[in-house]
Parts: sequence; structure tokens; C-alpha cells
Amino acid sequence: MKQIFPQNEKKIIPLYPVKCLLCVQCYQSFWESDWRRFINHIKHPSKIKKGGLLRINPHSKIYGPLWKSKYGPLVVVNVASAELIEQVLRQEGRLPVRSDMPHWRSYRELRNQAHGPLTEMGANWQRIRSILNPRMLKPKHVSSYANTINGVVTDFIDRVAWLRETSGQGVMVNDLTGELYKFAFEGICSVLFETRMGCMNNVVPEETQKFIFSVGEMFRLSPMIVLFPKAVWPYMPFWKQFVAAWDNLFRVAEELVKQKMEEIQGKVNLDQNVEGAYLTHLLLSDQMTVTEILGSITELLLAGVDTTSNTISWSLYLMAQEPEIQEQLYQEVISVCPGDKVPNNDDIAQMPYLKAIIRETLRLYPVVPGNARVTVENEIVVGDHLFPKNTLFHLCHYAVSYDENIFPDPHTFLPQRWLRGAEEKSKHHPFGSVPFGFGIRACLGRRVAELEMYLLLSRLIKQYEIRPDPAGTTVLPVTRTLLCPAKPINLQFLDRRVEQEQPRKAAGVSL
Ligand code: HEM
Repeated sequence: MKQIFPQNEKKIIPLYPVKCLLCVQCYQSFWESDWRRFINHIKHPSKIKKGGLLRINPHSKIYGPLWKSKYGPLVVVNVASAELIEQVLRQEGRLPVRSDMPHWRSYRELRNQAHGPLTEMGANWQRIRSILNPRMLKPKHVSSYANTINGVVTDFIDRVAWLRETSGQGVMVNDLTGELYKFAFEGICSVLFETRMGCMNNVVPEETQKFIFSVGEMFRLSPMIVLFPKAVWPYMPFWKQFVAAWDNLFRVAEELVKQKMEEIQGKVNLDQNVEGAYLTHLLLSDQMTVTEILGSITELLLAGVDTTSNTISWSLYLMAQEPEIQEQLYQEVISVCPGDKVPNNDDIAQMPYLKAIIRETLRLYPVVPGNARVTVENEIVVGDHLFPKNTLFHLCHYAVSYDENIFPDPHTFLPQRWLRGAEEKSKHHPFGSVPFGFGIRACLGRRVAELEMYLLLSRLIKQYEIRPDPAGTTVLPVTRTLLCPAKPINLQFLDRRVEQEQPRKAAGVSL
């Protein structure tokens, strides 16, 4: 007989609003009801990995695959096994809801702005996804962005050379994640707005800097705001900062949309052909109002920067520690693109190892380490329990991706797990690692993000051999809504051409 969860469970009382520093998942359960659980929690041993200390504390090992926790006013049911995650995902209705993002939605209501794909719900969410999807997800459209993105990659590679020379004693690139943030921002803007923002310049334009700062502020303040009931938000100083950050994001996006509209109008006045990619298409197709376009474009931008830049950072960090993996990738890239040939979409299709590297990076460091789900339509059965409608689930993807029953030797970076024909691949539970989500509400930018990551990584590895920071710094992941490096990632970039010509000089660089 199924029971309503959590029947007979004692009320959860928040006891200690402290962030546990022992593991990367604590943002979901640091309000525990029971001190004994907390003691257990901190006793749980850390795992040591070659080249890095991974402090991973799968709560599932302490509580089993299903447990309840409290985050501010939210009661959350955590789901931490591939089978149970699959069960939740397969019972999603036609109009899935993630979490209702009350703080993000409140801003839009306050300023009369439209919701985008992240914050919209119900039939209107479905309508905007059906308009936004084709040019973001259809391979024929996405492949047409390769030249634009390659232009940004060229500038990033030039910037790496400049950084090595000016601030890296000829070899180091410091704060790679910060640099890749600019790359991802420039890359997604070049696709969405068909405009270059100047992030790769030696001096980043002030407006762009403000935009980048506002994104960071908004993500920093978000988890604090949801800890408090909505009624007190207007009286909190950080609500004002949060509103100011959003105002700035919408202002910059509005400026870019306005510029594009004027550009289109100018061409129409001169009887010229109007050609363009994403924004031009949205503006010309008349399926959305300008306010709706603005709401969606702003959210696409937000979703498309930290995610991509963090993933590329982790993958370079991992490869720096694994010269053999790097060499295998280098061989693959030069066999598909010998000499000066720049990889395009068709070339990438012939690089399975490159794809496996990104896939394995996303298993070890899933940028979205946990994902909220609310079942609005029906009651839902998970394991032995029947949950009422509107239960807020938190799917613990991070914990599951380290489950040794699904991924043997789970702490090791093994891209070959993902190669076709790999014995292990056929055994993976399909919900063991779902870094882009699942179903009709899965990531809208997946194809563009993959294209950006493949083009950048293949070209960087073709030119540089990446080595760890000689200072031996280990970088751990932390959750700041997304899974981020806890401190700057600094790496050595050895120019392969110099190394081939003057191996001793290149190897003898001392810092
Ligand atoms: C490595 C890069 C990325 C990763 C790992 C990633 C991952 C995810 C995940 C896990 C979700 C939630 C899916 C779900 O709830 O089932 C999501 C949603 C979303 N992503 Fe991404 N993402 C990435 C890059 C991007 C980019 C570049 C864009 C924009 C161009 C983007 C736009 C979105 C949007 C708009 C949503 C919300 C979709 C909806 O609720 O309808 N993402 N992403």
C-alpha cells in the first residue's frame, strides 16, 4: 500500500542556517531537523582523487535515495537515485514546472516585463518554447552559427596569447574561468544579437562590464532572497540590489534589441534584403511582441554564459592533469583538421573523443547539480510513496553521477566511458547523468553550447598543450546556484609550435 510521504514524519525545524563547507550539495539540506544527522554528515569521509581533493558527501549515502529537507520557506523532497529520478521525470505532465522562481517572477511583475522560457509556466511557456526552439535546437540552424562562433574563438585564442605575454610570464593564463566567461558572453551575444560586444578586447566596454556584473549580482542575491517570505522582500536591502541588477540586465538587452530594430528598419527603408539569425528572425516573424522577445532574449543570455564557461573551465582543468587524454584529443583534432584548417560543424561530427571529453566533464561537474520539479497536474508515485500534487522535488543529479554502481571508478576522468562501443556505455543507466535535463523542458541552448565548447576546445588543444598550475593549486567545486569553481583556475598554455621547434626552451620555462 502506498503511503502519503512524509506521513508521521516529525516537522522539520530549521536548526542551523550555516552553509556546510564539507560538500557541494549542502545548499539543499543545511537546514536539517536532527543534530544526529548533522554529526553523521560531517563525519562522512572525504574522497581523495589523484590531482585533486574532491569533497563529495553524497547525502544519499546517509539518508537513502529519498529525503526531506527545508530551505527557507520551501520544503523539498530530494531524489537521489537514477531509478527514482527517471520515475519523477517520466511522470511530468504536458506543461512541466521547475520551481516557480517567485523572486524572478516578482521582478517581472514589478516592472511589467515579460517572462521568458526560464520563468514562464503553463500554456504560455509552451507557446514561447515552440517559437524559440527551432533556431536554437534544429541542427541545420545551429550549424549555421559555426562561422560566427569561430570568429569569437579566433579572438579568444588571440587573447590567450596576449594574456600569456602580458600577465602570464609567457606561459600562464590566470583566472581562466573569468576569461571563458567573457568568451561565452561574447559567443552567445554573437548568436542571439548578431552583434559583437567587445569582450575579447583588451579593455572591455563599460556597458558590457556592467552587464556581466549584474548577472553575477543577480545570481549571488537569488538564493538569499528565497530564504525569506515574499511579503518581507520590499523591506530587505538586498531585494533593492536584486531589482537594480535586473533593471540593468533588461536595460542592456533592450538597448541591443532597439539597435537591431533600427538596423532592420534602415534596411527596409533602403529596400535592402533583411538577413540575420536569431533576433532578426524573432523580430521579423511577428510571433512575439517586442516585450516578449526582450523577456526571452534576456533569459537566454542569463542561461547561456556561466553554464558554458564553467564547463569549458572544468574540462581544461581536468585535461591539464591528464596528458594522455590531451594527446589523444590532439591526435584526433589534427587527423580531422590538419595544418591550418579550422574545424567546422562537419569536422566536429568526426571527433567522437572531443564529444566524450565534454560529456565526461559534465558528469563530473554538472553545471546544474540539482534540478527542481513541481508536479502540478497529478499526484505522483516515487519509490514506495505517493506524493500529493505540487510537491517540490529536487533531483540530485550530482550525487547520482558519482554512483559507483552506474559509473565504475566514479571519481576518475574517463572520457572513454562515452565512446560508442565502450562496454560500459551500454550499461549506463540513462538517468545516471542528464546534464542538459530531460523531456520537453530540457535545456534550450544545448546545441549552441555544445557547438561553442567543441569549437573552442578543439582549436585550443590544437595550438596549446595545457599543463597544471605549477603552484599546484587544487580547485574544488561549489554551488552558487550553478556548480562553479571555488577559486580561480590558473593553467599553463605551452605553444605546441614553439615546443616542436625548441622543445628544451618550452619545457624549461620556469616560473
Ligand atoms: C554547458 C552548457 C549548459 C548546460 C550544462 C545547461 C544545462 C541546463 C539544464 C540542466 C537545464 C534544466 C533542464 C531541465 O530542467 O530539464 C537548462 C535549462 C535551460 N537552458 Fe541550459 N545549459 C547550458 C547552456 C545553455 C545555453 C548556452 C543556453 C542559451 C542559449 C541555455 C538556455 C537554457 C534555457 C532557456 C533553459 C530553460 C528551459 C525551460 O525551462 O524551458 N542553456 N539548461
